[in-house]
Amino acid sequence: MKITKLNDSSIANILDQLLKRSPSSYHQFEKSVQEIIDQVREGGDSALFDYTARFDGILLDASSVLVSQEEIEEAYRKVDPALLDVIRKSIANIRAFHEKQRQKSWFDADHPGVILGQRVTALERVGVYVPGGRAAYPSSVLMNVIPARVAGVPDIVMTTPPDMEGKVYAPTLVAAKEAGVSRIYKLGGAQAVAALAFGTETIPKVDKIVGPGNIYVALAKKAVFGYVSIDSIAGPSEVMALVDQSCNPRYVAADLLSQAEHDPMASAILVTDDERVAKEVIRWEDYFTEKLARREIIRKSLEDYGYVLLAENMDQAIACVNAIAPEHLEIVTRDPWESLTRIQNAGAIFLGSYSSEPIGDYLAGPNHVLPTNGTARFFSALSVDDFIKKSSVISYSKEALRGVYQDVARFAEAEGLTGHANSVRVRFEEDEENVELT
Ligand SMILES: NC(=O)c1ccc[n+]([C@@H]2O[C@H](COP(=O)([O-])OP(=O)(O)OC[C@H]3O[C@@H](n4cnc5c(N)ncnc54)[C@H](O)[C@@H]3O)[C@@H](O)[C@H]2O)c1
Ligand SMILES: N[C@H](CO)Cc1c[nH]c[nH+]1
Ligand SMILES: [Zn+2]
Repeated sequence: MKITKLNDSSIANILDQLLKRSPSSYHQFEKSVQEIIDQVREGGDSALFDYTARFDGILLDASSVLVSQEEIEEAYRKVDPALLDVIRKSIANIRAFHEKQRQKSWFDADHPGVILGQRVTALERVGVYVPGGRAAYPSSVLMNVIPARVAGVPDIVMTTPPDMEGKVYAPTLVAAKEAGVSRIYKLGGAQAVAALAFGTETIPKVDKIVGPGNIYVALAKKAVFGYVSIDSIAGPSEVMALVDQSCNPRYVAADLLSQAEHDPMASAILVTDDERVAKEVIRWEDYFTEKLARREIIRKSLEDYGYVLLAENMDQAIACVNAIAPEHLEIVTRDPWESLTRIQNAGAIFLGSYSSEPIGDYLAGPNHVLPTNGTARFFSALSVDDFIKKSSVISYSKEALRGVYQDVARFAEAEGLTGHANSVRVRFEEDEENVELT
């Protein structure tokens, strides 16, 4: 790693480089993904099981596609009881945090004869996609399922690709069961997304599909958006550390590597106004990398998407954070709460030396499904809001409508919509056939 001096052109170069990782840049896969979706939409189970045989090497049918009670019990036997305890602690924290996001319906009667309101209802059925193998993070199962449960979604189905023996990673099954998933199907890739979006003889159609996956999954979610809702398209993980002289470079380096290990395209960026800190962070990054299991992934991630940026001052460093809008931001400055007031764009913000990023990934309670690729400028963390919808409620009495119907009619006529005008007039004015409708 080398130190890059911060200026407008270095920020522009970094933004360009980071954007190369967006799933939207992978047009070459769009055609094959669309073909899978069309086939599953038309052919139902038969196409779905054909694709599963082709891409996952497993022959399934309408009964074996569903994870059985025996498989769940086997998973509980395999999972270390200490891990089960942690999963339960994590669930309690995630639930408590998301309970605070719950929205209530409201009704107001501010004007005589008029009641206006907003009714909040949960989606009826949600599909959670969980990537296969070691990419299946049981923690992400919790982060996707618990907000849906808190919102009141009655039916949460999950799909995840089977391994070569037709099994699902035991901690994933246990996390799903503990979080309250209704059914788990052994399906992956674009075919799983298509089945959730359109339904098949066996797989129920859902209202929304959430959860990360590879490029086929991401593009399939994009393609079915509109038929169903989706969460955001997750890109590779990102962390940025905004630090000054007061930080401990050893901690900061460890935190940066914690996200670099996710993916060769993950990004880990340091920005500081202190050259000594920059050099020390690089030294500790090199030291830790060699000790970590995923050092190959880390090296690649740091080589392509890792930066150590030296700013002229903290104002410039903060402007850089806001331009990059990272998924995770750690602030380790003399007064992190003051620095926080100047941050406009970041998915999740970790303050001070002891709020290391993985506490947010696993245990603190806030959601770790966060906007990536600069989308923190306009997107938020996954939340209870993703699993509800709001219906407006309007109730007018006869007298209340009488007071305003001519205004409505005038507005409608200005738009050339005489049917709209007639709809309010008919209640108060007699028409040619002299029919009184009230
Ligand atoms: N952002 C996050 O929070 C997060 C978390 C976990 C994993 N991930 C991402 O999830 C991904 C996991 O990838 P994965 O592949 O291990 O699991 P996956 O479940 O996303 O994809 C596996 C499926 O891809 C399909 N597939 C494979 N090759 C194909 C081909 N040639 N044509 C069509 N379909 C094909 C298969 O159907 C298979 O079931 C990684 O990209 C990882 O970065 C992201
Ligand atoms: N940091 C990831 C989201 O960017 C989430 C995760 C899951 N497990 C560990 N980390
Ligand atoms: Zn992580």
